Amino acid sequence: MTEAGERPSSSSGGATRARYAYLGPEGTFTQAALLQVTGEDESDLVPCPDVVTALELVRRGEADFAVVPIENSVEGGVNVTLDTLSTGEPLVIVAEMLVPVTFTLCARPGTTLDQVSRISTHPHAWAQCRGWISEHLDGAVHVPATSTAAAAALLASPEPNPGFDAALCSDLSARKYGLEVLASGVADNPHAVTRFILVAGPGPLPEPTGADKTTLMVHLPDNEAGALLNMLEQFAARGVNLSRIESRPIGDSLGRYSFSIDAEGHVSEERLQATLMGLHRVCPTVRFLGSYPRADARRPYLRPGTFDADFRAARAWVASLLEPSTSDVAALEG
Ligand SMILES: O=C(O)C(=O)Cc1ccccc1
Repeated sequence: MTEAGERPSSSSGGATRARYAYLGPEGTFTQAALLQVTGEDESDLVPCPDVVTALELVRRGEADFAVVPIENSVEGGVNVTLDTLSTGEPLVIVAEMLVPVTFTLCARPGTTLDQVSRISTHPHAWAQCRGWISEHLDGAVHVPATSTAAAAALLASPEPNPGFDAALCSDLSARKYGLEVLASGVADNPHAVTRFILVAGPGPLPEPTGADKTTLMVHLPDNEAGALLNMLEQFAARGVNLSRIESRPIGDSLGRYSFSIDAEGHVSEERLQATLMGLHRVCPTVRFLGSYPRADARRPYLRPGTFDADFRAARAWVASLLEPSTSDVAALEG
């Protein structure tokens, strides 16, 4: 681990090892994302049955990090991740990882394609294969699983009636669980990418790289015309571009929504700080969910007047107005 490795890690058998909870079991796309973080390093990998369990292990201090999916290029946000981060004890995102995702349709050895009418997989995987299914297995029904690998593992288990005939999972899972491949490279969009996040408890933030994202969750004031516009103006006025914005129901009554937002930039940068102060003034709730390097390392375009130096110069000018020197009349003009 790099930056995030400066956070607490577990001790096991004398060696210091970080504990990573992830959406399991072994063979999930989430595990592939996790391996981008740990590489060959010695770490304790803790497969969890669902996203909430993985995040709660970090909240309880039983894991140092969790890796969970947050966004898919086809299906959009992963609601359970957005909602679990938005409420409860604070957690922060310290890294993001991108994994290209295509699927393998696999079954118990001896099964043929025409015997498949019930397919188990994660709902996001099903959504990414709907077109392929209707073309090749029209009428096949979806049996939801907590993950692609969970479907594969159940199919490979001695369970006489798993309740489905085939699983859509990673190629790795199909091989790992000894299933027969009926079709590979299954995906309606061959360029689909899923974004995963590395989540930790409150602690030091990753250093800014110049190509960072900041994730926030905000509530708008109730019954206020233009409240959404007012919130968005906080970003626009400081030249902060958004790479994702989604509304999620708050849950306590109809018509109340929170906004989950990824903004380009790091909280250590002036334009992000000014934006956060603006949000704090106009929104009843603002939850900071982390500043971390972009996986694609793409630097934002900064329009003139929104560089750190511009904010500092502006602040110095205002300060000078409070203590004007009689010989410096020009300072009054900015
Ligand atoms: O189920 C998995 O393997 C996951 O990691 C979650 C997921 C499901 C579908 C697409 C990307 C990630």
